[in-house]
Amino acid sequence: MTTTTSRSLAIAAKGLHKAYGDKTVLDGIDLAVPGGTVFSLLGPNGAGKTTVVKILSTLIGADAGELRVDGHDLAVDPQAVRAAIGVTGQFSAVDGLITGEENMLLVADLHHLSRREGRRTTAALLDRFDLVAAAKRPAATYSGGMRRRLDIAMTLVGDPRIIFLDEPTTGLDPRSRHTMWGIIRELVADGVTVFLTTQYLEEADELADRIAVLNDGRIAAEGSADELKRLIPGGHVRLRFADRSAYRSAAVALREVTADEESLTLRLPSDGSQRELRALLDWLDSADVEADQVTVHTPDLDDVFFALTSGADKPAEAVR
Ligand SMILES: Nc1ncnc2c1ncn2[C@@H]1O[C@H](COP(=O)(O)OP(=O)(O)OP(=O)(O)O)[C@@H](O)[C@H]1O
Repeated sequence: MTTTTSRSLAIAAKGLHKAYGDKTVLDGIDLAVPGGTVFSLLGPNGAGKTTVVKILSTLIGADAGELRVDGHDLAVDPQAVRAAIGVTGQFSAVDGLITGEENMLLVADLHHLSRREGRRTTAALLDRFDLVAAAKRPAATYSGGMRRRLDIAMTLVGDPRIIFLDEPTTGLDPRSRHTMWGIIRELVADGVTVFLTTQYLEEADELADRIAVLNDGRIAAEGSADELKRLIPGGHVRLRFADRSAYRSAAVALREVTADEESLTLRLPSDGSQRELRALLDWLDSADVEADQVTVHTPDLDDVFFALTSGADKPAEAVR
């Protein structure tokens, strides 16, 4: 039963375990990624995201676990897995000394495409990734965004059905990041399965059908972005005062607030509903207390991330 299910998934892991020496990095994790979806693995630095990608893409072995990619058992048929996947890692496969086009042709050779087919695929992908004008220039002259696009174009030469993208937008400016998101969406629209690791929660929120948060060697939570947001307590209203005495009277009178004397700010748990806001504003009016600024904050993936990965670099206000 389990086997049938895991065979029909693009990626399935059960009890994945990996240690480096006596340091356990992955302590029995389970993953299930249906075909044609984007799955995002989130986690603080050093959580083991790259290790998961390396294991699932057959670059390193696991210590234990039942692992299937594209229906193939990694322990039995890693070659079949390699034929089905593409990997774009944090360390670019692009050779800076040769041109973008030559990089592509080299990969086409590695995939044993005929000369004609290699040229055709290269031309099509360079066009698709807006690299035609730069095709004859050494890749070392490319910007970070162009290099990343070339990297993905090279990954697509073998027409993989499953792609691992390890932090594909780290270091890119917002425009290049949005271009990359567009590329990922197009891939998924074509039926490709994308396994994405990222440190940008906004990226997972934008792209991923399902998100897993890796922490301390385990999956701390998994679900759609909305499901994860529902896991943590509701939002809050923040009141900022220009005046210290107004701040103090409000801090004394309002119960269940988090107070920050330095920035003259109070934070109250709130669902952000009109009813709650009206009650709060009415109270401020009746007490003749004037807040300089009122902001409503609904939970976002950042809150989820900080709540689940305690011990990571969390801002002071993230979790109480
Ligand atoms: N070859 C190795 N030998 C020993 N320890 C390793 C090795 N590779 C990774 N590690 C350790 O395993 C842990 C997980 O590393 P990994 O690169 O998978 O994390 P990550 O979640 O991808 O981090 P980042 O977001 O910083 O890229 C880290 O503590 C790392 O130092």
